[in-house]
Amino acid sequence: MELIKKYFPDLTADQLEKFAALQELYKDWNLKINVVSRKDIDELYLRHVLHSLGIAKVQQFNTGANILDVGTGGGFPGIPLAILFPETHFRLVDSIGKKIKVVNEVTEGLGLKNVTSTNARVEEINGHFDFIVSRAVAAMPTFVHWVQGKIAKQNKHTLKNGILYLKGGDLSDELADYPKATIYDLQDYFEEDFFETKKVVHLPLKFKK
Ligand SMILES: C[S@@+](CC[C@H](N)C(=O)[O-])C[C@H]1O[C@@H](n2cnc3c(N)ncnc32)[C@H](O)[C@@H]1O
Repeated sequence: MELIKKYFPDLTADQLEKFAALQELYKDWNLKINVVSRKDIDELYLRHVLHSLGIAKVQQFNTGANILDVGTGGGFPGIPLAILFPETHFRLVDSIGKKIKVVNEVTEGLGLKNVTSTNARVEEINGHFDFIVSRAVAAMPTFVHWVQGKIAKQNKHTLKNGILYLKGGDLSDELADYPKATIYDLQDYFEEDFFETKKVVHLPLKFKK
């Protein structure tokens, strides 16, 4: 929790309360439905919460923006981002029903009003979103194929609509077909060297109907 305060010093009392509540909620739910690996649950703030918030160091989400979190699992990166941006709407999608159950329980436990969830494959989701966020779901070409028709036209809420994907490893092959991709390194924002998945890939996509 101290890590969150260190890198996000302007949180309100309500946001601090919600971030603090995550520990117990995930500890309890993870015993029933495994959404975070056992070794990671003790490092929830480092490996999951702060990691998810790395996206916010690259891109701020404005009031009224609409974000889709694809393959959210137990709610990452969507839930930490939803606490940080309470005026932005987040739709969290996963193809596994019991993971969405955890998302719903945590969201309800926190009293988060800006999150909805859907148990479906992302290919079945209709609608357009200002940004699509994700972590550890699929290789970029597959991912782009799934979501490219779901990016909203640029509007007053957003200037750089597209995908924001937390990724690790050597990305050169995966991103060879995407010359407009920008790769941000989380180590430029956080001094701890703790992430296996160190990069945020921003891929601007044109509105497609
Ligand atoms: C490795 S987990 C990552 C979960 C979460 N994003 C995280 O970083 O903790 C990948 C998740 O993507 C989901 N998934 C894979 N393909 C999907 C698809 N086409 N549509 C929706 N969810 C999908 C899986 O069910 C799984 O929960």
